[in-house]
Amino acid sequence: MRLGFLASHGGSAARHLTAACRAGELAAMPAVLISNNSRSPALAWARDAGLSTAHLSSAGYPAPDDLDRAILEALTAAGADTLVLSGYMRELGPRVLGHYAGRVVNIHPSLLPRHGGRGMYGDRVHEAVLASGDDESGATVHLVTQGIDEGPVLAQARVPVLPGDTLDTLKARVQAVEGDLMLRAVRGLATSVTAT
Ligand SMILES: Nc1nc2c(c(=O)[nH]1)N[C@@H](CN(C=O)c1ccc(C(=O)N[C@@H](CCC(=O)O)C(=O)O)cc1)CN2
Ligand SMILES: NCC(=O)N[C@@H]1O[C@H](COP(=O)([O-])[O-])[C@@H](O)[C@H]1O
Repeated sequence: MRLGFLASHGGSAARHLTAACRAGELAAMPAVLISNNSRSPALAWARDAGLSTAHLSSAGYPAPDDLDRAILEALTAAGADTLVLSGYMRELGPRVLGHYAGRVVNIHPSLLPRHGGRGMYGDRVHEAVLASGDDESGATVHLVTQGIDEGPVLAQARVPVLPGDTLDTLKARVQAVEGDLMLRAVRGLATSVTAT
């Protein structure tokens, strides 16, 4: 299994999976990281980690179909067969989704279907959870389809929302479970590859 990562900021899931690959805990090879943000810490980390990288965004490709095609070319050129959205804040297009159908996973910092969809990303999600009065939150790994956060859920991890929680305390508690949740979900994909 060759992993392609898409990240807009830190790329924490990409880092966790790459460490697992290099520790022999995941039978996969991290191949490429693509970011829409030229200053993303994820790009700098991926370069230092020896992954091939690409900065591909609407700035360079204003037409969504051109950006979709450019992302697909970069992924296939790197030989990626499985995609991991690691805090990627843009909508993935039909060319990439068509080529990698059933092979694209995303992590979202809530218990989908609650607090998902367009406009729901990063801190906004935790703020919505706190405003809702929910007594639990968590993270969800799902297969990616065209509709934002609508794809089938592969795995979820639950955490309590505690009295007095702030954005930062809740975010830290959710992010603490994200890495291993993504690892568990990608391992499941790995076995489905070898089984076929
Ligand atoms: N085709 C799909 N693309 C993406 C999905 C998906 O399910 N299908 N998931 C998202 C990840 N995500 C939630 O997990 C998410 C990312 C971004 C947004 C959003 O509203 N973005 C804003 C732009 C924000 C920015 O540029 O900083 C927007 O599109 O207006 C919602 C949910 C990744 N792609
Ligand atoms: N809707 C997608 C979304 O909100 N993803 C969330 O953004 C953060 C990215 O952190 P990172 O940039 O440090 O990896 C992560 O918590 C991830 O769950």
